[in-house]
Formats: sequence, structure tokens, C-alpha cells
Amino acid sequence: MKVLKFGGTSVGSIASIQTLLNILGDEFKNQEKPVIVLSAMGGVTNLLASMAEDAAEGKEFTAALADLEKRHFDVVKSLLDVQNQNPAFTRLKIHFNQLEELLQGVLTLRELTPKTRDQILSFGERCSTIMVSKIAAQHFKDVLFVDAVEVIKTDSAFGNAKVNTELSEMLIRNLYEANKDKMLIVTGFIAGNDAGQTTTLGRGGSDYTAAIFGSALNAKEIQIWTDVNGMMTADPRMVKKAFSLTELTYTEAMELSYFGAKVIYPPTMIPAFLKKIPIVIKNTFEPEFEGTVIRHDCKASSLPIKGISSINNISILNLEGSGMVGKSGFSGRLFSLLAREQINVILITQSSSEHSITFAVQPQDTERAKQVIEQEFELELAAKKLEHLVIEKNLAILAIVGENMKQTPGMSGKLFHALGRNGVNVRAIAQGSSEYNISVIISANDLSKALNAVHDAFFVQLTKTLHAFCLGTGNIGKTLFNQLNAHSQYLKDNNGIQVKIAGISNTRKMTFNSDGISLDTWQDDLQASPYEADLQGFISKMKEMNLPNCVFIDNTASPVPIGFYEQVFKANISVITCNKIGNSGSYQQYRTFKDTARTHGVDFFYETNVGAGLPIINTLKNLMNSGDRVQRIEAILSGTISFIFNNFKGDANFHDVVKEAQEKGYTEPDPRDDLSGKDFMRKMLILARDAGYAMEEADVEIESVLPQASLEAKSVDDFYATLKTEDAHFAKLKDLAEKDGKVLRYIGKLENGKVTINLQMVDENHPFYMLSGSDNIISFITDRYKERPLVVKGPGAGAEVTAAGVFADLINLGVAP
Ligand SMILES: NC(=O)C1=CN([C@@H]2O[C@H](COP(=O)(O)OP(=O)(O)OC[C@H]3O[C@@H](n4cnc5c(N)ncnc54)[C@H](O)[C@@H]3O)[C@@H](O)[C@H]2O)C=CC1
Ligand SMILES: N[C@@H](CC=O)C(=O)O
Ligand code: NA
Repeated sequence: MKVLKFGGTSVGSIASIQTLLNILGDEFKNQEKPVIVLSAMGGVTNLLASMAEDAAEGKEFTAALADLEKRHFDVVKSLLDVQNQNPAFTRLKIHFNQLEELLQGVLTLRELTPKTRDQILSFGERCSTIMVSKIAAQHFKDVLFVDAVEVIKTDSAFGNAKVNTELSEMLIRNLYEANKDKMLIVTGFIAGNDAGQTTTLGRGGSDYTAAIFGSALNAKEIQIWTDVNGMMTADPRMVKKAFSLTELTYTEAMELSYFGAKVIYPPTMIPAFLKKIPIVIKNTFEPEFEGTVIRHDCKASSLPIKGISSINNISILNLEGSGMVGKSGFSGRLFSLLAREQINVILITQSSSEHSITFAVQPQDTERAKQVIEQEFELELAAKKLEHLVIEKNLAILAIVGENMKQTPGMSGKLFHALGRNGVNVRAIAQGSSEYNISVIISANDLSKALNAVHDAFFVQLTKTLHAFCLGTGNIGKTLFNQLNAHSQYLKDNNGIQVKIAGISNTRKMTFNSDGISLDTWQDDLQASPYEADLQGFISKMKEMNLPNCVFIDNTASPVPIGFYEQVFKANISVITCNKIGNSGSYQQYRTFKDTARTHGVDFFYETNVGAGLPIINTLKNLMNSGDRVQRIEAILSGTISFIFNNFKGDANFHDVVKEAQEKGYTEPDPRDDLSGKDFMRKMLILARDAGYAMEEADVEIESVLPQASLEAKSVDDFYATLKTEDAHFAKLKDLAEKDGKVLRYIGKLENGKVTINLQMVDENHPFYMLSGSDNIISFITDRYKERPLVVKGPGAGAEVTAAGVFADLINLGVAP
């Protein structure tokens, strides 16, 4: 046989009671009738409690009582045929009259004893059970209302009575045997003492009733019908990707029960655990959901952990001092004291040096704990054998739970990597040797970020979410958004990665959305945003949003964002940049970026600083990291100048070719940066630094391709004008090269710690002769690539290839352990 328990929401409305009847209908077809345990209608127990308290304070309760009555009567009117209604009204009315009398007594005496309170509370379950059993009787024959006061026997500890298991089980068995052909519908939560007075079973009481019946009758299963889809991997209000578990063990259920939205209160299920009866959590509002089964031993699961539980507000107390070292009985004294004072200790850690003990308590217990400890250890404190207690508030506990963790190395590594990577500081750690729970204490502000990051790290079958904050909506920024938009489904399906753009700013406006700004409407969203651009504001907001797997992307050509990188790294946020100004500033600044990113365990990626999307920075990094040494680099790294020399042929005019390069998106926002050689200089400097040379801009020897007048142009328009007036200068260069069958090439070289960039005329035997479009080419001569160089060649400028390089950096972020 089965026991089915329905919680408050399942009997809370006409619609839910109708669903309940359908469920009973299916069960009724079985040979063995189930036992049904019911809670009070949703909210009724709390209402009764506050009515009782109000009455004790002399306040009126009649209106609330009338509402309560009406809620039950409305259900009767809707769900019982007219001819069946009167008997139900009569039964209910008797109870409401008794309830009124009791409340009146409390009001008169201005006193609410635990015994009276239990009696008052019991009307919730009594009325819902009478009501539902009457309705059920209309549909099924042989329904029997059972008042649990008759069969569950307890002591007289009103409010939280202790069950006499042996006696209760015997009474339940007798009742069941005598009514085998009937469906028993039983009041949850309430019981009776020897004198027949009503007691209650405390927190989770109706689940307890179901477990007691299940145990007494050796039920094949106990179903707990509630309003959510079973036990989930995390609190779904905090972790949107939390999903329902199909199966977990009793131990796991116990450990996971810390969730805010408690599905069951596991201690009440102990009678079922002891008899190894499976407990199935079902959803009345989604009956087709197959349920979460909690059982003694589960099938092998592929999930590394079953879930992540959390408590979002705790305090820790830390007790330190030499007086504890090697002193047996110290922790006994401490924790006996707390137990005596009824202070619940949630977590304990002690270092093996025995120099300190840290423990967590509820915030409301903190001050009292401090007081009693200081009294108890007064002498040790005075003798400085103990230091004064340190209290820390606003903390949270996050715990990963699962029996699969046992003897599986790497679980704590994964947990701490996810936390560290996201800048979550761990204040204390606890893992029992049973290895099915690792708990960490962190700042309450970080809880949401930590839960999501840890959930992403463990449940790899789910899509991992990156949160990107993007500066710059120009050529590159815009193209990146288009690429992300077009490719998002592929990334989800093939890489399990979802990129959410959580913030965008250009020089005018900024906008934010932790659920991701739509990549179809971002321009309108930005336009409509109330926030004026403010870089410090943008970064502060990014920190404040505290999202997991966060990255800052600089797609500007501005020096301003550079000043903020360090602050971003220090907030444990990775940086991706196509802006070369940062890495080509002072060497000191370049080093600071690298070192700060490393000490904070985040990435600093800038592949597009050299050769746009071409794999140049990563190639050099791999050479260096694997112990190679650069002997010489020779390269063409200005896409713009490359394009110009590849197209400045025959009758072509220099001015028009430069214009075309700009229109094609190859140039910097200011094309003078390209033609002056500055952009090339920046790239060579970055390469030289990545190759291990602590070089400054002044160490680069650079020959310009421009005549003096162009170099001195005060504006971009003036600059273009000089290209026209200086046409002869460029034509001369071209003719000189063409005369000897050569081509013009602007070539950079790094050798022996020296960088030069100059204009050369090369013939067809030169490896850099054959280039077209905006091609870049780089040849690395290293200790290992000595005979023949390692060469990378291809288009080295343009919005598509550059945005693609930024995109690749994004996907390569080491968010996954
Ligand atoms: N075009 C190419 O082939 C390549 C370009 N790059 C780099 O890409 C970067 C961007 O280039 P484009 O998109 O062509 O420039 P752009 O001028 O088209 O766009 C720059 C964007 O940055 C924004 N911006 C500037 N200062 C800002 C600030 N302080 N705060 C917020 N936003 C700010 C502007 O509002 C604009 O939206 C440059 O650093 C360039 O060197 C790198 C490799 C190749
Ligand atoms: N303007 C640059 C673009 C790449 O960094 C170039 O022309 O190479
Ligand atoms: Na590159």
C-alpha cells in the first residue's frame, strides 16, 4: 500500500482539490487502498496562530474567523452536490463554533497556553480533512475520515510532542486492518496524548504523520504531493538553471534540505528511512512530473554532486589562542555550553594546529553566544590564553552535496576553482570524513554569484554562461555583437556556452541587463537607456552586479579604459582587449596588467593586438611557454599599409587608396596612426615584450613612409589633403620600386633586443613579396625554428577578422576547470 500526503497548496484551492481528486481516482483503482494524509489549507495554520496570539493580546479575531469559515464553505459549495452540502456545513460549523469558543476563552483570560495553542492549530487539519473526505466520499465509496488524535499517541509536550512509536504503530495497524477496504483520509500534523488531548508534531508535522503511517503499515512508498517539481539541484529562485533530480539518497536529501524553499523537512521522514521506504516528491500542479525519489540506495548516477545547498544569513565566531593547543576537553566545554544555551551550531572548523576554532550560528544567536563564551572562559581570557572572540556577520554557507563525491578526487578542486575564479573569498571550510558534503562560508553578497558559478562548474551538461561587459560600439564592437548573435545557437549546441552581454557602453550611453541585453535590439536599448556614459560608473555597476564568469571587453581605441584594467582584474574579472594602447604604454604598465591578472586568477587576452584575428600572440605565447627562445622576428603588421602597397599600382592615386583602406575598416579610427607607423610600432613593442624584452617605445627605431607635411597634419581632413598635395612623393616611391620589378614593403624586425621598422623594396625572391589585400605576415626564427621559420600569414585587419579574434578570446576564457 501507499501513503499519499498532500501539503497546504494541494488542498488550498478549488482547482487544486480537483486535481487531488483525480490523483485519488487513479489510486482508488488499485487493489490496496492508499492512506491519505492532509495538511491544513495553505496559510491556515499561520492564520490560526496569529488569531490565537491576537486574542491573547486582547485583539479581535471575528473577521479572520469569518474569512476562514468562508474559505472552507466556498470549497464545499463548489465541489459538493447540493444534497451533500448540508452534512458538510454542519460538521464544519461545529468545529468553527468550538474554535470560536476557544479563542473567546483566550481573549477573556488574556492567556494562551501551549495546550490551547495546539488545540486551536488543530482546526486547520481537522477542517481541511473533513472537507476533503466529504468531497472524496461523493466520488469514491468507502472513504473514512480519521482524526489522528485517536491513533498517533504522544507525550504532553504541547507544540512539539514526542511520539510513542510502538503504541501509535499498533493503533494504526489495528485501524487499517479493521478498515482494509476503505480509503483512510487522515489529519496531518496533529496527535493526542494519553488523556485524549490534542498535541501537535512540530515543524513538518504532516510529513511526519505520513512517515509514521508509512512505517506502521510497511508502505511500499510514501508520496509527498507539493507545489514544486521535487528536489532540485539548487534553489531555483537563486539559480535559474537548477533542475529537478530524479533520485537521491536519504543522506543526500538530509544534506540538501537547507534550501530556502523546503520541499520536505527530512528529520520528519526518519520513520520511513529506518524502514527503507522510498519517498516520492510529486507536484500537484504538474502531476505528469514523474517525481524525485528519495531512497536508501540509488542507481549509479552520472552527476558528480546532487546539488548545492545554501543558508543565506549566518554569522561566524572565531576563538583563538594558545590555551586551546593540545588541551582535551576544550571544544567539549565550548559546545556543551552552546548546547545548554540552546544555541544551534551550524558548522564547525578547527585547524589541525588547534590554535583556533571557528563556528557558525544564526545571526540572532551571535551576541548571546559571545556573552556566554566570555563568561565561561573568563579566566582563560584574563590570562591571555584565549584572545577575544571575533564575530563576522553577513555571511552565507554554500555546500555541495552528493554521495558520488566519496573517494572522487578533484571535487573540492572544482569547487574552489569556481569560487576563486569568480573572486569569491572563502572564510571557512568544512568537510566531514563521510565526504558527501563540502561546506564553505563566504560573504552573503557573493552567494548568488557563487551558487551560479559552482552550479555551472559541476553540472557540465548544462550550458555555461559567460557575462560580458563591453566597451565600444564602433566598427569592431558592432561586428562582434553581430557575430555573437548569429553564432549563439551553435555555441550552445556544440560548446555548451552561452554569452550574455550584461553591459554595453560607448562614449554617450551605457546600459545593463543581468539576463543579457538582446543582440537584436541593443542599439535601441542603449539609445533609450537613462544612463549617460561614465566609465567608473560602468565598472562599479559591473562589480555590483557580481555576476559569475564575468569578462570586461575593451573594443575602443581610447586611452581612457586602460586606466581601469587593474581595477577590473582586482575584482577578479578577466579582460579581453583589441585596444593596443594598454600593452604598448610603459613597460611597467604592461607588467602590472599581466601580474595583476595572474595574482587574481583571471585571464588577460589580447590576441587582436597584433595581426587582428591571426594567431600571432597565442603562437608566441606557446613558443615562450614551452621553453623556446625568439632569435628574430620579421613581420609586416600594418594591414592598412599592406593594403596600400598592394593596391598602389599603375595609375592608382595614393590618397584614394588610403581612403579605400579606411572605408574597408582596415585603418585605426584615426588613419594617421597607421600611416605614421605608430600602430605598427605598438604591435612590434607588444611582440617584443611578449618575447621577453623589457622594451619601451623609445627603443623602437622607426622610419615613416610619410612626407613631413603629412606627419604634421593637424586633423584627419588636413592629413588627407596632404596626401593629395604630396602625390609626387608617393608616385616617386612607387616608380622606384616598379622600375626594378620590386614591391614596397613596410617591414618590422626584432633582433638582439632591437626593434626597427622601415620601408623596403623587395623582389620576388623575398618571402614577403607575395602578399595581397590587407595581408600581414610574420616569421619567427627561434631556437627550435631555426632552419626554416614558423610563418603566420593572412588578412591582418578588418572588422570581421578582428571581431572574430575577440570572439575567440572570449570562448577561450578559462571559466571551466
Ligand atoms: N580595424 C581593425 O582591423 C582592427 C582594430 N583593432 C582595434 O579595435 C579598436 C576599435 O576600433 P574601431 O571599432 O575601428 O573603433 P571605432 O572608432 O569604430 O569605435 C570605438 C568605440 O569605442 C567607443 N569609446 C571610445 N572611448 C570610449 C570610452 N572611454 N568609454 C566607452 N566607449 C568608448 C566609441 O564610442 C566607439 O563606439 C581599436 O583599438 C583598434 O586598434 C584591433 C585590431 C584590428
Ligand atoms: N589598423 C590596423 C588594424 C589592425 O590592428 C592595421 O591596419 O593593421
Ligand atoms: Na592576432
